[in-house]
Amino acid sequence: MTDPLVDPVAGSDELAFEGALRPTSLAEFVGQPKVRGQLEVLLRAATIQERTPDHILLAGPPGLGKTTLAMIIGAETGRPIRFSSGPAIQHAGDLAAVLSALVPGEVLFVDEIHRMARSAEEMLYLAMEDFKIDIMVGKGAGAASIPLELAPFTLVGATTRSGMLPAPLRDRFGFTAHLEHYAAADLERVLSRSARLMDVALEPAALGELARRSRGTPRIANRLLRRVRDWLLVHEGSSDLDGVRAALELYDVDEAGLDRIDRAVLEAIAHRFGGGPVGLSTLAATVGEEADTIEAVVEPFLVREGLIGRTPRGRIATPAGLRHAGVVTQDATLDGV
Ligand SMILES: Nc1ncnc2c1ncn2[C@@H]1O[C@H](COP(=O)(O)OP(=O)(O)OP(=O)(O)O)[C@@H](O)[C@H]1O
Repeated sequence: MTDPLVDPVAGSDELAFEGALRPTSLAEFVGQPKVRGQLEVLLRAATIQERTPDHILLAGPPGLGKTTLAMIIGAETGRPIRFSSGPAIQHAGDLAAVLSALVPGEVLFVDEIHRMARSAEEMLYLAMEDFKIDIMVGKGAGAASIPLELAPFTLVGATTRSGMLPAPLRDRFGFTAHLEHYAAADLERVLSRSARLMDVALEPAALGELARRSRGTPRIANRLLRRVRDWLLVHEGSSDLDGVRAALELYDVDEAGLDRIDRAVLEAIAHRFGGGPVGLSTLAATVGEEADTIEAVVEPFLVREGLIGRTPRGRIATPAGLRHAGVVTQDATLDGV
């Protein structure tokens, strides 16, 4: 498992805490200006015409605010919201139960929608398009399909893997919001808001340092903030910037936001494999991690930071990656770094 401190996926004990920090309106939602602007128009137009907003797909890596935005969509349009998730919908019947219970205008949030069963997906196509479904009763020759009218609803699907959604499902969303990792300045605003809500006073330099090390992800920023709050409580009277640095050092998060596993991967490529290329399974065996974890969590971050690259022959360390791993490269010598 990856280090829970920089895992963009929420731990089960974290959800209640996260709830308290969630922005409840588009105006309060920090960053993602493009998506905010797009949603604002879409929701306002639906309100003006007094109709249910189009179905919306929220796509992007974990921890960037998909659940938060779904709740905001409900709040901004004054509609109730019902929560479900792809893994909970394993049969068409599971979906029929959810859909038939919807009240008119309700927002149905389906998290991890790419993990829904195929049989349910087909039922969802008709539900999204015509607000009706066909329920099959009986088996074999006696089987019959009974049409059922549904209340008009807005489906808000969230996915970290939009490429895994079948095209017919993707096409039935009126709008897809692509969430991007946050710039450090936006994360600083997220942190400043969270610090205020948690009653932790942090100076701007400390907020900036935390933002820089939070991997562009509000969930990680809020989690690191909690660790810093603890550190400051225990070490009463310390400066906040020292607190940020000491707490993150204690929890193994380095200057660039890399944790123990990120560094192990980078160092294996740089030192054990001479900068690469090296295949994913060899890399996983070398650092003693699941290949899936490396591919889903570690690699995207290291690639985004320009520390490693993917080539058809395997993963390589970039000059910046080699430098971070302490390998002196020729261009590092030339730059005098
Ligand atoms: N733009 C934002 N402004 C302020 N806080 C945010 C923002 N986006 C996310 N957060 C905070 O980050 C945490 C994680 O957000 P959220 O649960 O919405 O992410 P998610 O994309 O749905 O993640 P997952 O895909 O793992 O469910 C929440 O505590 C939320 O308050």
